[in-house]
Amino acid sequence: MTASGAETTAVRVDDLAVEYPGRRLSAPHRALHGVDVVVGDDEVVGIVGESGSGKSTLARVIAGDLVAPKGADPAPVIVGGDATVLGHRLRGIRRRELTSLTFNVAYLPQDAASRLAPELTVAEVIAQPILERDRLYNRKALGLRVATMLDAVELPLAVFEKYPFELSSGQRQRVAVARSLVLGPKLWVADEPTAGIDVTVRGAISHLIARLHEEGSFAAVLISHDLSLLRRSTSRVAALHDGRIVGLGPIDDLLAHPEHPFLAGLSHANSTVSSDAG
Ligand SMILES: Nc1ncnc2c1ncn2[C@@H]1O[C@H](COP(=O)(O)OP(=O)(O)OP(=O)(O)O)[C@@H](O)[C@H]1O
Repeated sequence: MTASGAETTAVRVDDLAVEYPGRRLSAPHRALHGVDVVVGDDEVVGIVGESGSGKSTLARVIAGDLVAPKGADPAPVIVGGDATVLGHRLRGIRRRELTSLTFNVAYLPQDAASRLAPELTVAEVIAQPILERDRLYNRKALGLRVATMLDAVELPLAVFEKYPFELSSGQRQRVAVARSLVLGPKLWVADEPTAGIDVTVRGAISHLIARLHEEGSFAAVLISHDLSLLRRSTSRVAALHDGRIVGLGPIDDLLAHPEHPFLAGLSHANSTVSSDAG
């Protein structure tokens, strides 16, 4: 990062507090308290934390997922500090500006694999974000782009014409990853990208991240429990506990010198797995 910081920063989260509004009987719920994180415009930062620690909330905010569809659970609301993503300040952002931001930000929500449109083939699912923006997109170029994305997530071309229900859950997750990256985003926010993916093909995700880095400026925020993905793909990891950052640094430094009981537990679990494997 330069001294001024701004032009090389994909994400700047500054003293961020986030709340879910209350509904009839429930009071508002504060999910994040005074969170600070910076992601350089060519950096991949991981997020770890126990269930309920606020990981998905932070991912939703950074991805600009701030408007809930009708009937859905409420969207997170920034009530303190701010998050600046690709130069857009998110606190109080207007819908139109949010739309232009989300053009360059790809978001892979936790349940993306189970939300693939059941009536579309795999090829149509992956092409959907392109066709939503440009109905007349050149079909040959589209086919090539879809094939490239399938190859990138190590799925055979034979799945092109299959429907999501015909795939395993790990294959569906890889389709969801391919779909989320098809527009070539500047920032990828991925909530458990290797969830359900067989250990033998999980490496595909870190290879893909490495390739996107080589192709140009690419930043990512990866929520993951997958220590091998965090080791291979992230330069730093933020650990969340109860909506607060309790550790920030390279994953192996956090595990070697855990400064919070959550990290000590993770470090212990990791050493147990490593010695079992050895
Ligand atoms: N739409 C919502 N409305 C109200 N509260 C919510 C909503 N979504 C999440 N929460 C609450 O906010 C807190 C943080 O949730 P969040 O999903 O961000 O945690 P998480 O670390 O991602 O958990 P997990 O690993 O289980 O996905 C939790 O107490 C959760 O119950």
